[in-house]
Amino acid sequence: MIDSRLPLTDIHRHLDGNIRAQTILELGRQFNYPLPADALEALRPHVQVMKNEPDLVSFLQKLDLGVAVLGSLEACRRIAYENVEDAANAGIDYAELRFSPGYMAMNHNLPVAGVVEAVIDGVRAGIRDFGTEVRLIGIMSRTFGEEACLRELDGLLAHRDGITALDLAGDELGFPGSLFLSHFTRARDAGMRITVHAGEAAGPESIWQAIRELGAERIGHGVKAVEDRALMDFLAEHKIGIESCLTSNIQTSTVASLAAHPLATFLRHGVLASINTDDPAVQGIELPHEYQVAAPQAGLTAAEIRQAQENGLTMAFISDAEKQALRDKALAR
Ligand SMILES: O=c1[nH]cnc2c1ncn2[C@@H]1O[C@H](CO)[C@@H](O)[C@H]1O
Ligand SMILES: [Zn+2]
Repeated sequence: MIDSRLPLTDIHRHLDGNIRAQTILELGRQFNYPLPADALEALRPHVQVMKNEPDLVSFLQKLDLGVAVLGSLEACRRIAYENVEDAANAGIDYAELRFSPGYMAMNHNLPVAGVVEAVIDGVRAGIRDFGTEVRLIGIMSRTFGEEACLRELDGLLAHRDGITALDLAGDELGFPGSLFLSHFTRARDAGMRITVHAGEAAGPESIWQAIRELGAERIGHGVKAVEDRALMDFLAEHKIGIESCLTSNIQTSTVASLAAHPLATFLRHGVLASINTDDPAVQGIELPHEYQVAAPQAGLTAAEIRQAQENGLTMAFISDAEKQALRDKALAR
């Protein structure tokens, strides 16, 4: 169901939500971090969703151990590098990897700008070794409030050249987008592209806010848009892309079942929506599963799955020439 003649993209993929369990184990030993288990299979339920979580915040706790073991900048570099290898192994031609440098820095008091630099460096080495094309999206973790997000933004702007876009993620209900107006103004003034997690835990008003007040060009998840006809029309008309993450939305109990997922409705309404993973290691899935298993269960036809694959490239934060180069590469294989 993946069209190999088209580039395969994953434009919503958290680098710090995709730390290998084996690596967590090794880093835990290296930095003497007390993990709840010292063997891979025993550790897994602590770092991977085993059954659907009751809400977004419970789901997000599954990411905490992965970043807790990041005891040095070299560890950050390592997980960034491994993320590119994972993307290549999943058959991804182009990935936008997103990460929250403050969240990664938090447990061991690492310098936030240093984390940004280490991630850029690790990804660069990964691109060289594995061939997948990658851009980076900086995340501000709203869960820790406005001040912490300001420090993340400062760290990201210190390495502006290596960061393509800015995102806001974490606890959407507890920390609405209206708290972050000045952050996004600064990012836009610096020429960053903007995508925002919205309409996942909160309703359509959160999506409107992200577009109108934060300048979002794309929306992460956006599932609640189906509740607002005017918003659906607006998304289609203004080509605001929806980064859908099917399995993630089930595991966070945002959507009751794949059959009830709005992705097919988005596509039939002419909304630019694509298929992505979110936090693959935490979820225990990879992109081919989303295309081959989740998307059909969400009611997408083969043609709609192909359209979603096209949309991923259309939505990518790269130039038309770079998109064409990816197309040519896919056609030549
Ligand atoms: O599905 C999601 N929705 C909202 N926030 C998320 C999701 N997955 C991860 N993060 C958040 O992104 C940052 C790490 O990249 C963390 O703030 C984590 O909580
Ligand atoms: Zn996400």
